[in-house]
Amino acid sequence: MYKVNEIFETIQGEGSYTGTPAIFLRLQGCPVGCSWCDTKQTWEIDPELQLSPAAILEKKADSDHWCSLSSTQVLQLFADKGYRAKHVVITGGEPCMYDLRPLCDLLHSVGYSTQIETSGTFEILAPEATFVTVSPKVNMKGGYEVLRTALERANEIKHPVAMEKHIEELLELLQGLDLTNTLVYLQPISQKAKATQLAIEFCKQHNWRLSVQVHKYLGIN
Ligand SMILES: C[S@@+](CC[C@H](N)C(=O)[O-])C[C@H]1O[C@@H](n2cnc3c(N)ncnc32)[C@H](O)[C@@H]1O
Ligand SMILES: Nc1nc2[nH]cc(C(=O)O)c2c(=O)[nH]1
Ligand code: SF4
Ligand SMILES: [Mg+2]
Repeated sequence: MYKVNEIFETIQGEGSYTGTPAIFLRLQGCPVGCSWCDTKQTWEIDPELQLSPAAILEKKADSDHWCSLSSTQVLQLFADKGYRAKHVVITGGEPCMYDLRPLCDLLHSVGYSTQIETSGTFEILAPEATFVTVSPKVNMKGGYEVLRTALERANEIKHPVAMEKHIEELLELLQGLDLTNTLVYLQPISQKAKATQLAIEFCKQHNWRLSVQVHKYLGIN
């Protein structure tokens, strides 16, 4: 069973799938505690805030309510909503707190592609066909024990930046990694002008890509 904070259909606004229609499945729970996190409502799993599967689809605003769903129920809810997107982004919270293999296998078997957004603090339990985005955080709670393996598995590394020390940290993390098949993105934190300038400058310097959170500029989910 997966604890789900929200399900919605939108356009992927980050990384190399930017612009792709996608169904977002936001899972509940994250112990990492980034001060600038834009989904703090997913951090705690409060048993008193459990909703029914039907209620989760009716959510209109961000809240820390969640519901418990099996892989089959997730698929059923996609059908109930009549979603047309064929790409599913599993995010959170920290989705790798969960074993994502049964869910991704089921989604693949009916023709969806899948993508995970993860901090790299938990072992990634997902099929090979799942596109993995790893977004490491400076001094993240939960530590770097499994991060190296996560970075090696990553299809893209999307590093949130606001200060020069974030770039230095990324350079350290990338040392010794074979990046032949890995895309590296800098993502300015919270659309800050200074962070964006910094990201542009260092993307040019290192031949990395820029990921701005397009959905925030558009004012959509
Ligand atoms: C909300 S997190 C959830 C998935 C996972 N916990 C993670 O951190 O990758 C999804 C993505 O949003 C990014 N993010 C979160 N808050 C942000 C902010 N204020 N500005 C820019 N990116 C942010 C994260 O770095 C991550 O790439
Ligand atoms: N449109 C849109 N794209 C996104 N890409 C990653 C997101 C996330 O919260 O993980 C996100 C999100 O919340 N909305
Ligand atoms: S790891 Fe992801 S969900 Fe958790 S606090 Fe950091 S940005 Fe937010
Ligand atoms: Mg988001």
